[in-house]
Amino acid sequence: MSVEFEAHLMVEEPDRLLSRWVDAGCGLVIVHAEACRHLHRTLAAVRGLGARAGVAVNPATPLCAVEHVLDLVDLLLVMTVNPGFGGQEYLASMEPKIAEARDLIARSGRQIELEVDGGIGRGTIAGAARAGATTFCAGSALFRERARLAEEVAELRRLAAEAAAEAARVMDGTCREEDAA
Ligand SMILES: O=C(CO)[C@@H](O)[C@H](O)COP(=O)(O)O
Repeated sequence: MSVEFEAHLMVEEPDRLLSRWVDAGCGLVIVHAEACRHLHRTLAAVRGLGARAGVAVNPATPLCAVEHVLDLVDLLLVMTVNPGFGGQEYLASMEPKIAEARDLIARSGRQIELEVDGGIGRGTIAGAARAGATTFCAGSALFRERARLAEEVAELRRLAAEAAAEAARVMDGTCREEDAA
């Protein structure tokens, strides 16, 4: 089995660091829309280094900040906390934005993963998955008890898959929204 390493660069002007992370073996490098002077150039630089490019948006950043660079994006990350540190509370108020990101991706017709990061755990992953997230970054929920890491990963995957299936049933009309949650 091979696992892709992803680097999420929560830094200002990440351009000077890109090659270091790609050389270190990261197949996907994520930069922040707010932190790049020329986001288009930075995403092109990531791809030029041979990696996949991701872009993250902080809670206060609207999706219009990335809609004109989607042709250079392999992954869109909607932050569900403000960057800074682990253990913060999941912002459920971001779920409409996750759904909006899902629509934006569908309208683009491109293969773009939709990730969420911040406060993801047993109590929150279903809401993010139902809104349309397909990739989940979890810190505290997984590392609180390292001995149970595999079990927790399996449970989070199960909850996300169940919520996504429910959302799909609502979409195709075989389940009512009020019965799904
Ligand atoms: O780096 C950040 C936020 O600054 C996130 O990646 C968190 O570290 C994720 O941790 P939890 O919110 O899951 O504890």
